[in-house]
Amino acid sequence: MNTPPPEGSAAANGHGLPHGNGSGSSSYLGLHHHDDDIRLHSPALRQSPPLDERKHECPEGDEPPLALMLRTVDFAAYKHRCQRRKDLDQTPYINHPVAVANLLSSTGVTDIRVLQAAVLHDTVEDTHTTIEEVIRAFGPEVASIVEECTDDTTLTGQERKAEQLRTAPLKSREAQQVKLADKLHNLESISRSPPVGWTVRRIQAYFIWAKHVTDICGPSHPPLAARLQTLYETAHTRVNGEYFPCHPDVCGPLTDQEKKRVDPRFALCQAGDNPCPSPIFF
Ligand SMILES: Nc1nc2c(ncn2[C@@H]2O[C@H](COP(=O)(O)OP(=O)(O)O)[C@@H](OP(=O)(O)OP(=O)(O)O)[C@H]2O)c(=O)[nH]1
Repeated sequence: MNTPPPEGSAAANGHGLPHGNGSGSSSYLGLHHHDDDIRLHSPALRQSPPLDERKHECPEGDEPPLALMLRTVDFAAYKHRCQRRKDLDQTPYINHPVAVANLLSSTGVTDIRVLQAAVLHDTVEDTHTTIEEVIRAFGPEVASIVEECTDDTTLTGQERKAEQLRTAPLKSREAQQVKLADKLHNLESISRSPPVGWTVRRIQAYFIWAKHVTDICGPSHPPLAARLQTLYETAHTRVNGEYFPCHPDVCGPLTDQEKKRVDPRFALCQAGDNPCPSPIFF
């Protein structure tokens, strides 16, 4: 089994260097900005615990829902603190789980355990967080949903994709809801600002696979299933100045509205130009 990188490090997102998932990706843009990034390249240091480990325990007595939610966000923000998304802006990783929770909440999900699990859904897969830690901090129900949303990182990327398809119908309604929102946010961000280095073919392969997964999970939360269907039927991406349908089989023709939806910085670029404003870490 691979040893995960330091908690919160850029590559600890499971899509960088060390998980051996066969994705072939390397460090972000070949740049190393953080202490944690530098630590990654030393196997000994890779195994050392974070220097400023915090304890996240459940407080005594009743905790108001708002306080519980903020504590959950704080926990996830700490765990993902040094990670970045794979887009050109290297968006802070925590933006993704927060957006996933917001997609659920804004489409009518009120079960706080689902919203907490959405915020926490990548902590075990992509950082040193353990399920036991999530149980201690947030209880077994939230931890169980998080566990259902956690891929086995000892598998290759392709195996993980096959496993997600196989297990999607077996998951609880709550975990399926988180999956729907997770995929919706990934797909929206891929179409607007694809991960660095992704080709049109890779974007389309991701859309085709994600549709299989979300078609299975759709009945768990119809409002998000409808949003996903619209995305599959309309989403385009712009690569090297040209628009391409993200889902090659179900996508309709490119519309002016869709052109505007794609990141306007990219839409204004000519082939080969860098977007403006420049990505912050470029
Ligand atoms: N769209 C997008 N995805 C990003 C970005 N940064 C990191 N990711 C993560 O990359 C994964 C999608 O790429 P894959 O091709 O599936 O992953 P891989 O690089 O590990 O093979 C998602 O992982 P996941 O959450 O485990 O989801 P999934 O692949 O299981 O759906 C997603 O969260 C980004 O900027 N945009």
